[in-house]
This record gives sequence, C-alpha cells and structure tokens, in this order.
Amino acid sequence: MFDIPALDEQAGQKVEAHVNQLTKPPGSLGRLEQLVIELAKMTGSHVPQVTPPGVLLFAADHGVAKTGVSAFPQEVTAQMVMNFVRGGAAINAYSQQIGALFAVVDVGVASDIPGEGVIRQKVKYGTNHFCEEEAMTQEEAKQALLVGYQQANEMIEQGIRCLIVGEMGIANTTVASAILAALSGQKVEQLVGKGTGISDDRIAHKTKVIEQALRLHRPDPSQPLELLAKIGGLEIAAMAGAMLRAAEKRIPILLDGFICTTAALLAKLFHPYAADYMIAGHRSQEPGHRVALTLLGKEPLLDLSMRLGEGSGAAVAFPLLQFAVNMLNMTTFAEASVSQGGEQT
Ligand SMILES: O=C(O)c1ccc[n+]([C@@H]2O[C@H](COP(=O)([O-])O)[C@@H](O)[C@H]2O)c1
Ligand SMILES: Cc1cc2nc[nH]c2cc1C
Repeated sequence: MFDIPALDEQAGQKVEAHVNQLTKPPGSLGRLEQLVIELAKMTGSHVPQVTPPGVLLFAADHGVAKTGVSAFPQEVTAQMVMNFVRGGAAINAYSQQIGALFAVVDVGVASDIPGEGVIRQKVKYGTNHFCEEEAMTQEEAKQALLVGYQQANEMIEQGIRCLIVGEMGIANTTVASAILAALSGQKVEQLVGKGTGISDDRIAHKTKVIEQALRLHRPDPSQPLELLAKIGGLEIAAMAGAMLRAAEKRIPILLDGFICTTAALLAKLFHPYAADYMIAGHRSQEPGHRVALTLLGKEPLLDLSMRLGEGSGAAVAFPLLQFAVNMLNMTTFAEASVSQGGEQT
C-alpha cells in the first residue's frame, strides 16, 4: 500500500567522510554529527536541508473521555482548535519562531468548528467509547489515515523539508496508552500517566478503563488498521498516514511526544522503513513515552519535562536539526590550512 525507499547509505557515507574533514577534532560535535549523516541518508542529499519545516496538527475526540480519564472536559478539544486557528497556543508561538508552515485539521472533533482557518476533514464526530464497542470501523480508520496522508502531501508540495506532526484530543493519552499496551505487551499500569494532570486516584481509574477495553477487543499487535478501529484514535490514524507520506517523499519526520510516538509505531507497522525517516525530538513526561521510544529504537534529542503535545516538543527540538545541517558551512582542514591530528579514536 505504501512505497517507501530505503535510506541512501551512499549519501550518508559521503557526508560522514566530509564531516571528518571539517576543522574540529573528529566526533567533537557529537550527536549533531550523527544527525547530519542521518539527514543525508533520509533526504538522499549531500547537503540536506530542513527548512522550511511544516507543522501539521490533527484534532479529534474520543468516546472514552466521558468516563473522566482527563483533567479537562471534551469541549476543550474544539476550543483549542479555535485557539490554534487564532494563533494563541504554544505551537503557534513556536511554529512562528522556527518559520514553519502551519495547518490544523479537524479529522474527528465531536462538534463543528465555526469559521475559517481549520481544514475540515472530519471522518466522524469523535470515536465510540472503546469499553462499549469498537472505536470506529476499519473503513473509518482507513479514511483518517488517508486524511493524514493527503494533508502531508499538500504540505510537501508547498515545499516543506521537515515534517512535525502534532495532535490535540482530550483523552488521547488514554487511547495512546491502550495502543501501546497492545503493541508492547507491557502492563497498562507501567504505561499510564497523568496526561493533562489527573490525580493518582484518577490514574488508577484510567488504568482500569484501558484494561477493560483490551479485555473486550484483544487487539492483534500485528494488524495496525484493525487495532486502530478497535481502540482508536482518528487523529492518531491521521498522524500515522502523514508520517507514511513524508517517508515516501524522503522528508525527515521530527517526532513530538507520547501520542505522536505511538502513531509512529503504527506507521512502522504499516511499513517497516517508515521509522528510518524519523528523529525523536524529545522525551515527554508521560511514562509510556520511554517505552514507545525504546520500541521504536530512538533516543530523543531533548528531555525538558514537557507534556503538552500539539507538536510543541518537536518544534523546540527543530533548531538542533538546523545546527546539524549548518555544520556543512564549515571549512575543511585542507581549505583552512589547519594541521590534522594523528591519533585514531
Ligand atoms: O505529547 C505528550 O506527550 C502529551 C502528554 C500529555 C498530554 N498531552 C496532550 O494532552 C491531551 C491529552 O491528555 P488527556 O489527559 O486528556 O489524555 C492531548 O490534547 C495531548 O496533546 C500530550
Ligand atoms: C489547555 C490544553 C491545551 C492542550 N494542548 C494540547 N493538549 C492540550 C490540553 C489542554 C487542556
């Protein structure tokens, strides 16, 4: 279904050799050296570019919100979408700072969003409550995946060179925890956290709700579409679709927090090469994020104790990608007539 090219190892080798000629002790720019080599392999270019970045934010609601698993009521999803449209959220401030193209997509908010500025691609007015029935049909899961795929394609056509995929959805840490429990086989209690800020008692309730859904549906961890239909997440499906399109087009994907990384694991199930195009921006405070990153095989660039979502952690990490590629503006030892050291490390 998806057509993702293998990494360009040759471009990586060429950039690695060049980086070793730059006027610095070999390896002294640390992880930034690995990053520019990874970006060369992803883009297939000896001079990888990451600007302008694009921030694509998917919003949706979750039937399970009615059981009180979040610190906030469901209507906050729609209210925050309005805030994104007006430019008042953290991701707006940070998108502007990093010069990103920005778009908000309603893929499944439970109410209609008035006015201009939101991309209307609603598949369903929120998912069903997954303790009672399947969150959505497989057809709906596929539609949401395609919304993400198409929106990423549009942004790529507008010229973005790096994709940040954000989300907004009250109760989506419950949904992401359920998906991650199914994918990792780990105990729910080891994955759940406070999300938007619930008490320990409420975390115990959230754990029980997730365990109940998993007992009811017994999702097969090798079937991503079925898994999405059973335990859901319209925005999570759209995020996975967006990542798959970016990987097809060799556009590096900078991952955000817990929900985003869970979507990344699903994208990898749809196509194993998808993860080759991903860089983990930060480690969120949500306990499951550590597990999700390990499962994906990624070490995050930052750990700032953030737990906001929206793509904010990825936006904060983005300048590090610029630092990595700007290394290639340096001169070589030969060009600068600087003597090279003799030690081998
Ligand atoms: O990205 C994260 O790691 C993250 C961690 C905790 C909360 N969030 C955001 O908070 C919302 C979900 O939290 P909750 O408590 O409603 O499940 C959703 O809109 C996410 O964007 C995001
Ligand atoms: C205010 C608010 C902003 C958010 N941004 C992402 N998730 C969020 C959840 C809440 C509650």
